[in-house]
Amino acid sequence: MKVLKFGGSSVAKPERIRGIVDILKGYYTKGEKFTVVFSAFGGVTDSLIEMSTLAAKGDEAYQEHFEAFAARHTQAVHELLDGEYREAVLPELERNNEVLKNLLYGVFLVREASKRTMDYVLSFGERSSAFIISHVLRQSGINAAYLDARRIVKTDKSFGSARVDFKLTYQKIRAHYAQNPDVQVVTGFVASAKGGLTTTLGRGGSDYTAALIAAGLDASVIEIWTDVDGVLTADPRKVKRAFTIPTMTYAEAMEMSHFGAKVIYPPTLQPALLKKIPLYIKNTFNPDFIGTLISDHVDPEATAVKGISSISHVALLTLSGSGLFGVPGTAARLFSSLAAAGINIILITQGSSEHAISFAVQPSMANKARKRVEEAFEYEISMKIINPVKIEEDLSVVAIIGENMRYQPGISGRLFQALGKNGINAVAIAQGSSELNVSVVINRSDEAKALNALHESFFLSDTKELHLFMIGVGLIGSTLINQIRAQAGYLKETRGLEIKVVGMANSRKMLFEESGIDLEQWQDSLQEAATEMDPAIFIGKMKELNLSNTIFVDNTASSKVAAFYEDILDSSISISTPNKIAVSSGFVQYQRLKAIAAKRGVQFMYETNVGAGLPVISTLNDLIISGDRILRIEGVVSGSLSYIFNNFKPGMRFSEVVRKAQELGYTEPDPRIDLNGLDVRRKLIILARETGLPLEAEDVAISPVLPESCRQAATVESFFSELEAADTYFNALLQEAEANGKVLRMVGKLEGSSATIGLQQVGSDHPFYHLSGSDNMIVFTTERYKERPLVVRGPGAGAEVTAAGVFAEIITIGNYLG
Ligand SMILES: NC(=O)C1=CN([C@@H]2O[C@H](COP(=O)(O)OP(=O)(O)OC[C@H]3O[C@@H](n4cnc5c(N)ncnc54)[C@H](O)[C@@H]3O)[C@@H](O)[C@H]2O)C=CC1
Ligand SMILES: N[C@@H](CC=O)C(=O)O
Ligand code: NA
Repeated sequence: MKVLKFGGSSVAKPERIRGIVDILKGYYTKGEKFTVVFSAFGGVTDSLIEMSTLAAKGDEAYQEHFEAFAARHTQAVHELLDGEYREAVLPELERNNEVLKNLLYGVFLVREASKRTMDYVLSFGERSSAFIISHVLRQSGINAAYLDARRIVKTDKSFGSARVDFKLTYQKIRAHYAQNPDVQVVTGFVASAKGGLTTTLGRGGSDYTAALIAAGLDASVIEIWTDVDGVLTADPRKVKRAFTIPTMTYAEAMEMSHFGAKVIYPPTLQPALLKKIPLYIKNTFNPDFIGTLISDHVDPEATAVKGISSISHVALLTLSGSGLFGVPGTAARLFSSLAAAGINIILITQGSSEHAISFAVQPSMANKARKRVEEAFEYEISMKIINPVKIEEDLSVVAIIGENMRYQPGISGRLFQALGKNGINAVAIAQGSSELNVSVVINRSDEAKALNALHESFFLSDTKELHLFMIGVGLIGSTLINQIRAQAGYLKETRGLEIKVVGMANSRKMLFEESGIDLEQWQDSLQEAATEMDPAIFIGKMKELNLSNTIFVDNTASSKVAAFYEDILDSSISISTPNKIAVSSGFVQYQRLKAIAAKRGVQFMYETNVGAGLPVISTLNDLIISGDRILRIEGVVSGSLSYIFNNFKPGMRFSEVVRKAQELGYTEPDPRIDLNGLDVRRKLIILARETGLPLEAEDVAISPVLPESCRQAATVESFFSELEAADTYFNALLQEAEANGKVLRMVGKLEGSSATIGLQQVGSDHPFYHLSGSDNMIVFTTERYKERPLVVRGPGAGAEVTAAGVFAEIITIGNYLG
């Protein structure tokens, strides 16, 4: 015998009921023996409560609710039943409605709806639904009979949530089913006490009815039909990538439901669980899907963590002080004071120093709990050996749940790593020694991020979503977007990595799309975006969205954006940027950014600041951490200046070559930054600082390349006119070098604490002589690389190589976050 139960959402509309008939016909034609329990039509129980509450208040509006109730059921009959079946049901329904109407009128007259009356009122929901559906089944050819559960489920008179008399109930169930071979269509939730008084079974009542029948009949299986695909790994409203848990144990299901997985309410399934009757959770809207099987079988192959759950809102109270240490009975006093006040405790922690006990309660209970505890410890508090109770509000509990966590090391390590890397602070931690559940109290604003980070870490470790917030979509930014788009398929397939650009901005507009901006048409979307760009709002929004694996990318050359790095890193968000401003400004700021990143455990990456995509900073850091000593760094570190002097040949106009370098995307947004040596200076500063030298801009000696007139130009265009006027000057420089058999190179040099930048003539014996294109060449002379220095060479500017460098950092950060 199978026991099926369909919840309110499964019978909310006539077409859904037809779907159920199909499911049941399937069983019936296969000759399976089953009985089926129904809840009231979706929303009906609430409306019955509403109408009786109104009536009890003397509000005549209850009548409208009643009329709607009656009409809804009558209409269902008209839609679902014809001919003799309709004829059989309508009069019975009308009689019932008449009784309900009189009952409500009575409530209205006496202005009172006692629990006892309420149970009777509520019974009309299940009695109407099961009665109608039993006839729909008969009409479809199933030999079905309506069974009012008041005939078989016997309880005491605790109205509202009555206690079952199991012995009598099982007797009645067995006797009834022995006499009635038809498919019994049973009202869930309702029962009766001695004298035939109607009672109800409380929360999860229809599940309870199904469990009682299953236990009474020693059923082979229970199927709970609902509106989701079984029990999911996490709440799908908060974790989009949640999926169905195929099998779980009763204990796991209990834990999940305790944490609010609304699918089942296992405490009410206890009678069936005692008899170890396996249970399926199935979806009425997706009946072919297998759903979740709950049994007592622990699958040793199953994942350690089965599900992730949360209680969205709790308050944490802490009792602390030296007066707790080594005093037996303290915990007993604490918790009995709460018990006496009827306060339920959600979670408890006490460290072995016994200095403090923290416990979580529902926020609405926090003040009452504090009062009661302070009363209980009044003496100790007055003696100042115990502190007044501390309340922390706006917290959530997230928990990982699974039988296979037991004895398996590394699970909590993973839990805290996932939280830590996403900047989520653990306020309190609890793990029962059953190891079935590890609970962490966190800030409420981090709940969704924590659930997603944990879900990814435990269930999707081979797939990962990165959430990018990108300011600056000019040359480098747009190239980066193209690269991400082109590589998306490969990354997903081979690395399980999905990069979503959630926020995007240029200097005018900003755009946000939590599910990821469509990178096929980001230009149009950004252009059409309604929001004016404001970096503070952009960053505020990024923090507010609080997504797991958030990465900030700054592709501007703006100091306004760089000014937010501190705040961003402090919010536990990693940064990748080609913008050199932040790290090459004051040394103190450089140090502070590094320190905050280290404190928050996030990445701050800027490899593209020197030599674009070339591994310059990472090479330098590798040398340093492996114990080498840097003696000298010398290099051509400007891609644009390299290009310009590599291509500037006799007969050419210097200004034309500069324009070409700009067109090729080698120069800074303002090319004067390159030509006046500032860009090279930034790079030298950064390299020096990486070696530990607190170099400031004024410590760098620049021999200017540009004549004074060019340096003074107010705008980029006026600069170009001045540059044209200086063409002859540059020709003279070139000719002089040629005459010496040499070429011109802009060289930066760092030696000891001296840093210099200047245009040099280099001969064919010099490594810089043979550079071409936008090549950079950085020569590290170190203790270990003394005779033959270590050289990094290659294109040191340009959109593709720079964007690729940023792209690689994004993936590095992604790997770190996982
Ligand atoms: N071009 C190259 O080869 C290399 C460039 N870089 C660096 O890459 C960065 C970007 O360079 P490009 O793409 O060539 O510049 P670009 O001028 O083409 O693009 C800059 C972008 O930043 C936006 N922007 C500027 N100020 C802003 C603000 N306050 N708020 C919001 N958005 C703002 C602009 O609207 C534009 O979308 C610069 O910091 C540059 O130094 C680094 C290495 C190599
Ligand atoms: N403008 C820069 C770009 C790379 O940092 C350069 O010319 O090197
Ligand atoms: Na680099």
